Amino acid sequence: MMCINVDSLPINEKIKDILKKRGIQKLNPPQTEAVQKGLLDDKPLLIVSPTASGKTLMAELGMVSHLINKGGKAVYATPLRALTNEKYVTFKDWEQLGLKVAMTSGDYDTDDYWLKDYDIIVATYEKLDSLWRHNSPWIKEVDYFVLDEFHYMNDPERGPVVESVAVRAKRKGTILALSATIGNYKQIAEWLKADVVATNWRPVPLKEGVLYAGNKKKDFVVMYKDGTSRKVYGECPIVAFTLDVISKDGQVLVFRSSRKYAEATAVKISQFMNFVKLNDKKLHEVAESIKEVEDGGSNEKEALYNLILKGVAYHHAGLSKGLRDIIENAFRDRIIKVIVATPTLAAGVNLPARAVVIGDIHRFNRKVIGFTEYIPVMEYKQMSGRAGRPGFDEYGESVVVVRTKSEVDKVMQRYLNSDVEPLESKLGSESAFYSFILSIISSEEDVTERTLTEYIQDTLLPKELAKKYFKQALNWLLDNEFIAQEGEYLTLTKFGRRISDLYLNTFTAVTIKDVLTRNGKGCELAYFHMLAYTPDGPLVSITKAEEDVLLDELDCELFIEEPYDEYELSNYLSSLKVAFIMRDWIEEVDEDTILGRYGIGSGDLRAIVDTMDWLTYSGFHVASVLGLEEHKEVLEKLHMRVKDGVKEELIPLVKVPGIGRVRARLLYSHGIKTPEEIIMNPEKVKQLLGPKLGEKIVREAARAIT
Ligand SMILES: Nc1ncnc2c1ncn2[C@@H]1O[C@H](COP(=O)(O)OP(=O)(O)OP(=O)(O)O)[C@@H](O)[C@H]1O
Ligand SMILES: [Mg+2]
Repeated sequence: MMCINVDSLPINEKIKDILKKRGIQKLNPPQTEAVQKGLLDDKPLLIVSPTASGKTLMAELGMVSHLINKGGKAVYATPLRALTNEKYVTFKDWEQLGLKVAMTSGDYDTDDYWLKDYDIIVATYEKLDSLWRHNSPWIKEVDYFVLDEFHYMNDPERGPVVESVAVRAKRKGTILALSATIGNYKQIAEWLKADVVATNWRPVPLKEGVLYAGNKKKDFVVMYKDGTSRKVYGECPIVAFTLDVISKDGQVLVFRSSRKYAEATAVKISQFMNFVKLNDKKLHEVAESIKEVEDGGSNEKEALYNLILKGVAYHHAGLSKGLRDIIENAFRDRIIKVIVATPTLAAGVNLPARAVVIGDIHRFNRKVIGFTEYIPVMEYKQMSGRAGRPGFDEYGESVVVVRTKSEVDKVMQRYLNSDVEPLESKLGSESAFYSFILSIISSEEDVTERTLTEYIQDTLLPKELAKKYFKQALNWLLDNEFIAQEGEYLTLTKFGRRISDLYLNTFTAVTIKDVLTRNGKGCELAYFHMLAYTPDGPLVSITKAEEDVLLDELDCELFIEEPYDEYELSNYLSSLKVAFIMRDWIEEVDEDTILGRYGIGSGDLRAIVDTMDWLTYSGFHVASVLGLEEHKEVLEKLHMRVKDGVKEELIPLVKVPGIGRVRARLLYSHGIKTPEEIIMNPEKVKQLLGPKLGEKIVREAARAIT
């Protein structure tokens, strides 16, 4: 295909300069096709092209031409916060055109009024949904929507909001949907009323293979899709293949289905890295920086320190962001040679390598404990697609590890020679469907039953299922006082408006309302347990041993009785574990003790605290909108303590930015108990926190009290 030179594009010269500064002289085939299909003329498009095939640049060209030619605003929606940050940094370039770029995430209970002056806004799908619900004046100006990683529509948890955003975005402006893996892209393009660019073109060709044990003890065979094969030698298949690639100056991403497996495989590989040429000086620097990370646990840092000295690291959501950033950057800088990760990495961060090893094609099913299932083809393609770094490797190589030769053909057939699954609606669950209805009533004007029916017909839900659900949903929302009927119009009640603004799942809201109205004041554990046990509550894994012990440790009455159902009971107990973690956290138990006591990672603790920060805040607002004063007070205090994990007396101090639970306790134990006292004792503060930090804290304290 003839590729268009950047110079001959019908775009503003400044845009061309920015592209050239990035080293982009001409468009690649999918980008060329997208331009030919109207990318620069505001045409709605669905792009289905492999990893690293330049979809982000298409989005930038689409957004920038729209803004220059038509004004308005553009939102770039991504499914993960990690991706939001990465895209935001890329889009900063366009400020040279006078466009203003912002990113927003997290806090849902705001209409982000400050965004009214921005032109390009990077946000998660949830955040965009929440902004529509807040009817902020500026959101109506948004008329260009990039829907990135659109295959997330198939994700059971995140899928509903992706679909719900797509249904509304295509009515409000031009959409540009991007993905590497959509099976039924013709049907999806029709549904989105968009033209489609579907291609397998990749900047770096990919060789897909299967890795299995040869006929001698230490030799292993890589069998490729095209029937060719090659041998590797070593301790086990993963070590043999990984060392082979590294010895040719490549880097390797190894995917394992669980954190434990990932950590174990990283240790195993590290034992064979001795005779690989490594940049020891740089590795030492990276290992030292791991030690300095504030939000990491000491066991994690210890383990990673030793691995990184050998050029190896593991990576999963249990690690804090600080640790993950260092590992990702050291890999991008080609200092670390191997990362052993769980599949979450494949979905998120842009981290290519010469070779990818897929260690497991089974994974544990989240719902039925102990039950394993095959990973979807889509997940296989997302992982294998990471192989081949543009600009470094002339080809990428991905291998699936199987035990025996007999499995080779099955894996070839199921993964290497198969298309990805079709995208299907995930709105068919009650909580997703009810939330969808609520978000329409919250964000659109003059909503009648007919309006709602039109929106529902416009989803990918099978029509008859949608009709069945619709009646039931309306009655449920009316009975539970989320909405009211005024003539033919459906409006939010005060309670419904609050729930919608808080972005709470409707069943979370009903649980909080029922429990708080039925009970008098309870103990802290009871509130934490109630919140954790809702659909929005944080999930934490729990062992059989823990399940038996947890209930014995219970020293106060919970609001919710133990359920009979086996599966429900394990959820109930996992929420009780979250409650214990939270109580330790606000009692100022030190972080390492918490990580050790509950067997969680620093990233897990961060995620639990962030979610419980939002849920205690939401619980406080539900209690106040229901006029439950007693519960309101308890939840307000809990909320103030959760963010930083402090006892009540430290609440005034942690209000000062830069003062967390450790520094607050240090100041307090030296008699400095409020921001005012910080300002009155600057010397003592500098002595306690060090001159530079002390100076900053005194300034922040002065700002905090004005
Ligand atoms: N025409 C081009 N010429 C050279 N390099 C390009 C071109 N277009 C994009 N790139 C570079 O190639 C890389 C592709 O990254 P990009 O994020 O666009 O991939 P993607 O298609 O979004 O992949 P994923 O499916 O992982 O999201 C980027 O570093 C980008 O700068
Ligand atoms: Mg992308």
